[in-house]
Amino acid sequence: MAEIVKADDAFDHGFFEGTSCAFGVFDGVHRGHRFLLDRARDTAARSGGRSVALTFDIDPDEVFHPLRLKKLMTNEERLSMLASTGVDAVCVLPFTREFAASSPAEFLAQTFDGTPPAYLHVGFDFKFGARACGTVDDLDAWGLAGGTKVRAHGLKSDDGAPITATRIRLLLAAGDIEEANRLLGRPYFMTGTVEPGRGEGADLGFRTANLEVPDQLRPLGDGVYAAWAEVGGARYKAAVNVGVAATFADRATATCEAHLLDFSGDLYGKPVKVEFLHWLRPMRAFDDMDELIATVKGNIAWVRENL
Ligand SMILES: Cc1cc2nc3c(=O)[nH]c(=O)nc-3n(C[C@H](O)[C@H](O)[C@H](O)COP(=O)(O)O)c2cc1C
Ligand SMILES: Nc1ncnc2c1ncn2[C@@H]1O[C@H](COP(=O)(O)OP(=O)(O)O)[C@@H](O)[C@H]1O
Repeated sequence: MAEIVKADDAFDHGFFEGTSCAFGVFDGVHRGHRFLLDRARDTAARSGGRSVALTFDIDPDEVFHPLRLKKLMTNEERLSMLASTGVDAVCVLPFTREFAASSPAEFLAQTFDGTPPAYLHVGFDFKFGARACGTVDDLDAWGLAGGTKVRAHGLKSDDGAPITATRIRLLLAAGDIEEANRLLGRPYFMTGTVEPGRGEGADLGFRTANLEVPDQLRPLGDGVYAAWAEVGGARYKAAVNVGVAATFADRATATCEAHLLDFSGDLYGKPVKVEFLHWLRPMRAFDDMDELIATVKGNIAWVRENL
């Protein structure tokens, strides 16, 4: 696991000496991101410096587009996943409105403060500084003047269309979990702490661990999915309802409900990670409780047999 270094007031910019940095927000840490990070690892290996994932503490969209935010993971998850990609360090820049308003030149001067890295890897469409007006051309000019080799990469693609977080979010919204997972290079997951629900699961014959995942962290479309649930270091097959249960929309608050197969016990207050693998059906409102029960039991049986 790489060290995670926060570029706060006490940060020594000498950290960047000889480094190969890959710069980005990296929401999702998808295959495109990993490709860029691997390029930084390549130049670090050749030049003898350290490889660094250079990123922000929050997603800039949290500041600029809070209403249409649909993040693939929390900031903590993003930083810890970046730390497990094989880079030597993750350097976390505090993102503030003030910092974002600085000109491209100020932005770079503040970020590196006199110690520019040996290599800086970005996507060819990378933008930075006030109103995102800094381009790769600006980076090239800055690199030439200060001794940084700037490498702008085409976005990774394996089917003609580049792998981007936006593309993955759209796939998730449509419930196309298999294709989203392929582009992510791992199963899409949601995390949360188990909250008490309405206590009806036991009566219906299937208990569900209820998570209240906020909208901004739920790009996955409403529906019923086959998943793996991880809790307390153990993994269970799970049948999962995403979205507020339509039948009980007036009283329910959970946005992700997981029935863990072959589990019994108390999960209240425990952190759960749900990895989604297959879409099973749309979520719907049932008039008849017996039909709801039979349908959910059918979904649970499918998960048991097919996962
Ligand atoms: C696999 C699965 C599928 C579900 N599908 C639906 C559904 O289509 N519509 C719905 O209203 N509720 C659905 N639910 C939610 C149940 O209605 C809910 O778990 C039940 O009301 C118990 O609620 P409680 O845990 O808050 O007591 C589903 C639950 C699971 C585990
Ligand atoms: N197989 C299981 N899957 C999910 N939760 C379970 C399971 N077995 C026991 N539980 C526990 O039961 C709780 C859900 O019970 P339930 O009757 O559905 O009530 P509620 O959803 O209102 O909390 C879970 O939060 C968990 O603590």
